[in-house]
Amino acid sequence: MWAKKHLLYTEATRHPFILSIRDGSVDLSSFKRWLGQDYVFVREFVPFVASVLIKASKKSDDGNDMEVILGGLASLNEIAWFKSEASKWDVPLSNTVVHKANQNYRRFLENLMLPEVDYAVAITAFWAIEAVYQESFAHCLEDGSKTPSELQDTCQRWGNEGFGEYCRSLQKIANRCLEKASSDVLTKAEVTFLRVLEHEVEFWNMSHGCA
Ligand SMILES: Cc1ncc(CNC=O)c(N)n1
Repeated sequence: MWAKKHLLYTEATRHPFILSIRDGSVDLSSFKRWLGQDYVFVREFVPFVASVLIKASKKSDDGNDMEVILGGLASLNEIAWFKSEASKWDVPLSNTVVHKANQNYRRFLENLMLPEVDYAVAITAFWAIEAVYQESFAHCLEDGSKTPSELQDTCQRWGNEGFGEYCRSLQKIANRCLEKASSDVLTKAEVTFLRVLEHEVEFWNMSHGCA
């Protein structure tokens, strides 16, 4: 299980699309395709985060959780960022055809929003979703990367130090919840974590346009 997790995590955070941004060889049509699809994804991600906030308000025994999650919601003011980024790249957002992988990921999020899903499971998924983007885009900003200057804004959005700090806060919350979780919930959280990684890999794969 650990080996599988490790492999999938690397696949999700070092995807060929990300590596192509990092080495500057990125195909701009792939980038635009990703941008349009991610906008659609984020519109569904906002209600998911709101559902995690509701779970935190009911279940959490630590007053700090709500602040961290609210911070995440506030940064999802991304909707506006997507709109300006899309106009910069001439990507029409209004009539984006929602790709299959995106639909599957959004359906997965919808299921995680159900009230019967444990807070520990939902917060683990939330952390994993954010961490994949943070690790991926931070990789494009490391010393020695040749990320094209016009893509720096995007990489900064998720790769910046503040976002990294926020992901570590989410991880702490998730770890605290999992330490107290029953073995049943723990298993569900593990499975959910792996599903997130699989969905993220499929999501990056979409950028090729042939999947
Ligand atoms: C597919 C996917 N996964 C994670 C993120 C990062 N979270 C919010 O922006 C994202 N934008 N898109």
